[in-house]
Amino acid sequence: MAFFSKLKDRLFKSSSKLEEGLDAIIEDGGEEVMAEAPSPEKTPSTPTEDAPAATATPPAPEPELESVPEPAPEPAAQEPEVEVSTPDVAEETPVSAPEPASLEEVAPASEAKPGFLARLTGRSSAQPVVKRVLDDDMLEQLEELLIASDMGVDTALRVTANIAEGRFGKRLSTQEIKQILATEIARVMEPVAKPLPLYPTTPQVVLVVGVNGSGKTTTIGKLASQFKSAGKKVVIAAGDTFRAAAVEQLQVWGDRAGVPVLTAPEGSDPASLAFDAMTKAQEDGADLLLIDTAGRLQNRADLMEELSKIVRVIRKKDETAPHNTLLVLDATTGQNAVNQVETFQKLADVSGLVMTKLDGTAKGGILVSLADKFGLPIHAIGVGEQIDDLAPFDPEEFAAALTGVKQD
Ligand SMILES: Nc1nc2c(ncn2[C@@H]2O[C@H](COP(=O)(O)OP(=O)(O)OP(=O)(O)O)[C@@H](O)[C@H]2O)c(=O)[nH]1
Repeated sequence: MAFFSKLKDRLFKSSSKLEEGLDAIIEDGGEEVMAEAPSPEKTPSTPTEDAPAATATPPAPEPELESVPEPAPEPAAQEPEVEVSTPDVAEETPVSAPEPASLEEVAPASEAKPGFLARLTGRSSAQPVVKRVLDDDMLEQLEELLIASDMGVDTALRVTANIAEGRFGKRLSTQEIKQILATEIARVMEPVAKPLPLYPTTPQVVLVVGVNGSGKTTTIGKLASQFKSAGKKVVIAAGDTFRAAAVEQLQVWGDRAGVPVLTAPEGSDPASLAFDAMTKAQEDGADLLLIDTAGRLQNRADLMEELSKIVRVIRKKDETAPHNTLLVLDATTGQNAVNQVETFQKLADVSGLVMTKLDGTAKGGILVSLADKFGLPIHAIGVGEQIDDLAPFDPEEFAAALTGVKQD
């Protein structure tokens, strides 16, 4: 998948931090052993851990639809959209956590003695590989590294405990520890990787919340554009009426995506704008209404009142709305994102997360921490400022990119 290389490039800071840390841990206390150059590591690890890579090569490009959050196709008339509604998604998603390819299969093979031919000819194809015994010291260093990568203490402890299980006392190379870590991370994240569910109800109302600067406006613009390209009719409400700049920015995104943006004078009541937007979306037969909101956390009581007023008002038009409340989080804030989730869960009925700015941050581990701690669906991740820099969250790609596992 083309997105993997982009993600990997852009997660460079996170992966290089983890990668360098893992290299240092193995070097520290490891010793060189001879390993046959080409063969063993590839073969046994292929079935599970190289799986995404396998799919990466053969199929033709299909990037556009990749980045669209599960658009309902449109074969027949009205009904087919139901197939992406939450319950179905939820039932289909219980992806059984991938059984980690046991390291035991990998380790002994890569320590193979020189082959018969090599011994006969005196030419060895073996290459030295540094390996280190997985002991308490190494586990402690791993914990520290994961905590430093913003994975949070609890998650770091859990992940290292899983790594140790069945492997304690075994000798591991950097490649092996990276693969094991990637598998463990993907396992934590698998249950929360869910695209934004689409419901048969129209307009589907998506309330977008988050602190100022987290990337709400940009995310709304990207979502609007992607849904529009998938044939959906979208309306945007610029509900942060306190910031003229936010409204202008949303208008730019709306123009770019060809989606109408409803605005109101600066300082006016966001709930009244939301009501008007709901009316327009219903009149226009829109599929989706995306509502931007203010993100001022300085006065939580005000913000809470503002958000609940928006909800009260749109429920006059549709008592099941909002159908999704997306919390947009900025990855560069690291562990602070944990507090933001806790706060916004009190302010609004958060139904899913979008993590932005995963490009260029060394704090990518925060997403693992959030998945482990809250179990809220992660619908999408942002890896840049362009319209197509929002992609559905893929745990295996993310884990591989984060740990620096080579996928070819
Ligand atoms: N590198 C990068 N920048 C992003 C991403 N998402 C958003 N941004 C940038 O982050 C900045 C803030 O994004 P906004 O979308 O304005 O954030 P907001 O939450 O709407 O902020 P307010 O309008 O202040 O409430 C902008 O400069 C965006 O271009 C991303 O995934 N990667």
